[in-house]
Amino acid sequence: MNAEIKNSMDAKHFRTGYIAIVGRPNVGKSTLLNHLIQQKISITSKKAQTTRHRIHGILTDTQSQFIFVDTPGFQMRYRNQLNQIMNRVVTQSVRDVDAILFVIEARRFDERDEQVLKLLPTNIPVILVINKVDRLEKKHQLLPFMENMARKFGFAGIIPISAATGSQLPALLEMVRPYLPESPPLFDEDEISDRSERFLAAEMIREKLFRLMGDEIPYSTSVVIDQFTIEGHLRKIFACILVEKANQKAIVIGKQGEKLKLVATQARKDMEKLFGSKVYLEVWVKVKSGWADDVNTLKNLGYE
Ligand SMILES: Nc1nc2c(ncn2[C@@H]2O[C@H](COP(=O)(O)OP(=O)(O)OP(=O)(O)O)[C@@H](O)[C@H]2O)c(=O)[nH]1
Repeated sequence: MNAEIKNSMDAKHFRTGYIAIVGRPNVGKSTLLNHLIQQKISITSKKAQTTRHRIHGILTDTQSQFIFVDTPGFQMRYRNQLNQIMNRVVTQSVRDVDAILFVIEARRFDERDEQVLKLLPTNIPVILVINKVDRLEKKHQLLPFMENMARKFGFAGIIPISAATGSQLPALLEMVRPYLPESPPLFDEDEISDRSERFLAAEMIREKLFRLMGDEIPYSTSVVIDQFTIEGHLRKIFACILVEKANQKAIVIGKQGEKLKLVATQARKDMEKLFGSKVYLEVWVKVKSGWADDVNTLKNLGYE
């Protein structure tokens, strides 16, 4: 921890708290978290619903430590056991936080946003984050939209931002800061995530599946890390992609193994950047029929 932060940590008024980022799929929650903590931790993709786990991103400055909880979007499309568990994670993650960032898209508030809004507690400050304002052609349309939103809920604050460009993010942090309780930091400054490297490695592979596969495939896959060892500056990782059907296995592997090779190579490069070391990665594909409906398998995979 650097001296400046250490000094102000000793000061009385340091603040530390948990902040949940909620919102329907695709509003930009992961992009926001990544930009705030300046490091690729949460995964982003053009496809909706790529975030399945709670991920903590941590930002420490001279006065405060912001511990972010990224939550999965609400699943509307595939109503199986997995989706119910994901929705429970959302509800749980907003319960124990000091502030909530409710993310929506500029000038777009649909029934899915409404559904998320209904689940928000009234005893925790909720800041309405209107994202993607960089896309707005007519900026003057923003004000009536904000006024309209203010009538829907007792927001602690409303702020238009662009998670992609980073516009207004410092102002957003200033809006959140007063809601964090006075407390010394809970994590070391260098700790950008409380998730294990093992988990992050699986997320990197999952992100590549979302990026490189056709529409339906990623929703029926899961990634398990069979083995993760650190030998000096080398991380050796053996991972397994679980699919539901044999034909999906063939799609994931691709012609002469090309698709899988691409997934593995890109994931390995991301891991090397994130872990700051060389990575040896082997990825296998296995058929595990009906995994998305099997509660025991889900528990084994780490979904509570
Ligand atoms: N133009 C623009 N695009 C953005 C902005 N923020 C996010 N996006 C894009 O919106 C898409 C979804 O972003 P994500 O961060 O993956 O969204 P999410 O809310 O985490 O999505 P789920 O994981 O599905 O819940 C991506 O293609 C982003 O690049 C923004 O400020 N401006």
